[in-house]
Amino acid sequence: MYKNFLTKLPIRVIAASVGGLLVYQKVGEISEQPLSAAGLNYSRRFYPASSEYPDLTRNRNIMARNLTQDLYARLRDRRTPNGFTVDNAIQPGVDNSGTYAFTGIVAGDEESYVVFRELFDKVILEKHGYKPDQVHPTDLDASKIQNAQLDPEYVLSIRLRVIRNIKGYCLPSFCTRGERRDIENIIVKALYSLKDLNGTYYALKELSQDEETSLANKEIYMNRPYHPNDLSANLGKDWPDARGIWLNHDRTLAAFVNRRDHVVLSLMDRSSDLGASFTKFVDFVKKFEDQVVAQKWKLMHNKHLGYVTTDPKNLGTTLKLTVRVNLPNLCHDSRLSAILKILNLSQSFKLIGDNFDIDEPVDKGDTTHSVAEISSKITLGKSEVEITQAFIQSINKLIEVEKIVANGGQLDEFLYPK
Ligand SMILES: Nc1ncnc2c1ncn2[C@@H]1O[C@H](COP(=O)(O)OP(=O)(O)OP(=O)(O)O)[C@@H](O)[C@H]1O
Repeated sequence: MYKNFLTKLPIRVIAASVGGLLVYQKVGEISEQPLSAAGLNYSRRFYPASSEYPDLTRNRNIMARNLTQDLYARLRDRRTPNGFTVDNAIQPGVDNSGTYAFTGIVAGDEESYVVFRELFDKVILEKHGYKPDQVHPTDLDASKIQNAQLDPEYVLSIRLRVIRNIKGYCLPSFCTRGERRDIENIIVKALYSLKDLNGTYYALKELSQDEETSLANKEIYMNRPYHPNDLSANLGKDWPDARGIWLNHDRTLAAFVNRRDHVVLSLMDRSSDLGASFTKFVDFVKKFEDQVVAQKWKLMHNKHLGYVTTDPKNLGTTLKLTVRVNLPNLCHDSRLSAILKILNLSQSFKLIGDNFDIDEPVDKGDTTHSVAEISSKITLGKSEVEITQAFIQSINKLIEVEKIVANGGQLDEFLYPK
């Protein structure tokens, strides 16, 4: 009825903020105005929130466990200045049940975390144990990290990565083609300014078959998003336009442009010296940031959330530390997930050559893998230095546990402390 009433008006005023503009459309005319420039379907407005509330009864992810019909009703008609809605934000967790650890929500721009704060705060609290009034510390002083030489008999390689997004642009889940191309230009210009790193940028759409194979063989390829969570977050839009990989001369440093975030910076070292890797990586990140700022751009960062990211799981430091570690016994031990939980390491580990997820039991009979890829879990509420120091302790403890199991020892005390 409400809809009929509106369509009888000679001029329908679509007063919602579409990029802050008022858009007018004469009834009966097909307007050339960008009525849904923000990708909004205005029919939605004629239905009450109860009719639009998603069916989340079978969804296990964090967003689904925290969204209520009342909360949805409060947030539904809000938009960020760019036009991002709560429906855009929750789509990954509506379409996909996901694991208990899956956030199920994405930000379309920096303002999403403010406009939909009520929901994001709940997800952040559950994912990170981080409260709405907390302040996130930043500390990249590598000299503070102690005992960073890991056991080379066990630790085969190290990967560090952080995420950076450029203030003022939408995030990849919501940006336009033009924005995405601008972002690529800013990032590539910043990377080419780092002359001593002597890097090369490979735009995905220009890669030859040989280059593609060579990168893929070295596990530094950026795959087209295929995971349903990523597709529901619109991360595959326009692929491979304005996406690419930058690599320094020895391919230890990399930048992945416009995948889930504007840029992922990474270091991969066949080394067990986490101190040296951290120092080299921080130097790279700082120099990159300086070059972005030199172009008069800022990074998305604030005191509460630290560095702002598309998926709230990466907020804060955005730092993920990963080691490939030789665990010939634990790799085939069904207690590995529980051990990683106790050590505050990510329970989603990878056995080289195969993927194992938190929900999948380790196949005890499979003896083909002896190396596991183990990552840090925390990104928010602790500084880079604190997270790295805790990771060192956890990996050392993990190696101790591996030795105990190798010698036929018992883990009862470790698994069930009194
Ligand atoms: N220490 C390591 N040594 C060698 N390769 C590694 C190491 N850590 C990770 N990798 C490889 O690097 C690639 C990227 O790792 P990963 O999937 O964890 O990326 P990511 O950017 O952190 O992704 P996400 O944001 O989903 O966690 C994978 O192919 C992974 O196997």
